Amino acid sequence: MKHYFVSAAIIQVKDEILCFQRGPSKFEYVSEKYEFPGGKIEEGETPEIALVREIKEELNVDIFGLEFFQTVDHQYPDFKITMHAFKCFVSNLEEIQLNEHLNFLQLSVSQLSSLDWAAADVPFVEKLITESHG
Ligand SMILES: Nc1nc2c([nH]c(=O)n2[C@@H]2O[C@H](COP(=O)(O)OP(=O)(O)OP(=O)(O)O)[C@@H](O)[C@H]2O)c(=O)[nH]1
Repeated sequence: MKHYFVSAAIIQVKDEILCFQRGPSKFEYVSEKYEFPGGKIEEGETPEIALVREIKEELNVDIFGLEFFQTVDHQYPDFKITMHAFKCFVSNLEEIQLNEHLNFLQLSVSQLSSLDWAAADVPFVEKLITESHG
């Protein structure tokens, strides 16, 4: 079974979070689900370097202020992922272009559970909600 190592960006805008909807996939359990943007870490890259590269490719913007948030291991029916999430900020919100995603929303933490998230992302959403109660 394939094992992907992935970095994902929890982009903060004031007190809100950017949530991105994936495009269609052959795997229905990730198809058109919400996620934190990012992608696979390539050989020789740190998770942070991979994330800056992926966000530039996917959204056409630079991220900064990366702060490690959490690592999740998740087993899907056809592959496994280890995903490192980082909180960060975006240089210029107005310049976001959706090169791969269908849609994005800027939501408060309390609104996050209204979306249909990829299963691997649920622990991130839960931790964000727990932290916001603290
Ligand atoms: N980027 C990202 N991928 C996620 C998340 N949650 C999640 O289950 N995944 C899964 O992790 C896998 C790798 O992500 P990806 O497809 O974005 O990576 P990539 O851009 O490098 O892919 P590529 O091979 O098409 O270039 C996908 O199967 C995706 O469904 C998430 O929050 N962000």
